[in-house]
Amino acid sequence: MITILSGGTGTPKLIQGITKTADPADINIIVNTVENTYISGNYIAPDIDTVMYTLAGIINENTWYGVDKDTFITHETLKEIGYNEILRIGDKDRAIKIQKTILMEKYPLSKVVDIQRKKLGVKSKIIPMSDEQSNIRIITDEGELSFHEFLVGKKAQPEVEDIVYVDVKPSDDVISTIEDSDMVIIGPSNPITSIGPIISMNGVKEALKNSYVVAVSPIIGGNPVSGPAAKFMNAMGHEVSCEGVATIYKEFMDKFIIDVEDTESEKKIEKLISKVVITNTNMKTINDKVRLARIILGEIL
Ligand SMILES: C[C@H](OP(=O)(O)OP(=O)(O)OC[C@H]1O[C@@H](n2cnc3c(=O)[nH]c(N)nc32)[C@H](O)[C@@H]1O)C(=O)O
Ligand SMILES: O=c1nc2n(C[C@H](O)[C@H](O)[C@H](O)CO)c3cc(O)ccc3cc-2c(=O)[nH]1
Ligand SMILES: [Mg+2]
Repeated sequence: MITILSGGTGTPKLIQGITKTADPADINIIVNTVENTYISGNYIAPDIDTVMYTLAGIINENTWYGVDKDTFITHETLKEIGYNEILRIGDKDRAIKIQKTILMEKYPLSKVVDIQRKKLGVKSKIIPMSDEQSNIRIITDEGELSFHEFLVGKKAQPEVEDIVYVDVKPSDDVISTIEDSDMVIIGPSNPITSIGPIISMNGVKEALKNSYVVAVSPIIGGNPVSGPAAKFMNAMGHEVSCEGVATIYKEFMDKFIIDVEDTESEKKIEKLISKVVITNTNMKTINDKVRLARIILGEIL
């Protein structure tokens, strides 16, 4: 059994490679929920929907959110009548979010996601990190912002001073799934706002210490491949490098996969954790993704 810790964008790319290498039914994905919020009356779970659509083969690979080839009639009509949704939500995407909102009146998020992933034919189990609502706040020189106000509203421009999120209880299956796994993969997602909230929950680091953990650096050559991870790592006092990522994960990571661009970091990182693997981690094509997945899973498949 393989368990993957995931945010949006980076890890879903790797998941595309992993599900072509291992049996999707043997894979569990624990997904970040701190960006979850309500927009236009619907419950939005961005990273969960990105993972679910990726596994269902319907993800928009240009944006890494929403359903491929979706229309935006409702979003555009709302704008025309004077209501600007902060996120550009497609019509098919909205239907899935509407159903999630309705089901959440009866069930916890974990059960709702399980119902939806089965409806989409997804064989892997998608586990929200928590069934409790935790909102992340980005403290900036322009005041306190939600994740989406910062990322989308302000295009990640403000200076980031701190990042705060309320600690939440892990959802029922998180700890046991990690402990029962042959390998836990920490995917190349934002170490602060995607992976950070998952590993900071009560009991997760202990469970990871008792598991075999392989992480992939989301930072290549001192920069994230995409998104605001650099500003967040700086704000939290971490060097923006694969070494900086290694210090965040070192207490439970058994193997660290870094990019060929960071070969000179190998010796320093080996002082922090036992095993470093150097390979191309910049996933542009499906072959890149399958190749990286094979390197990670090779020892257990
Ligand atoms: C908006 C989003 O960024 P953010 O919310 O900060 O982070 P996510 O966890 O959602 O994912 C972005 C994260 O993933 C890394 N990434 C992306 N593509 C690759 C890749 O091909 N290889 C690799 N090693 N890491 C990758 C990226 O550096 C970010 O840290 C967003 O960017 O869409
Ligand atoms: O940067 C954006 N992210 C959008 N996201 C992604 C998400 O809010 C963040 O980018 C996350 O960091 C992705 O991990 C969406 C996610 C959804 O589930 C549905 C719609 C959107 C729309 C946007 C958007 O317009 N801009
Ligand atoms: Mg994200």
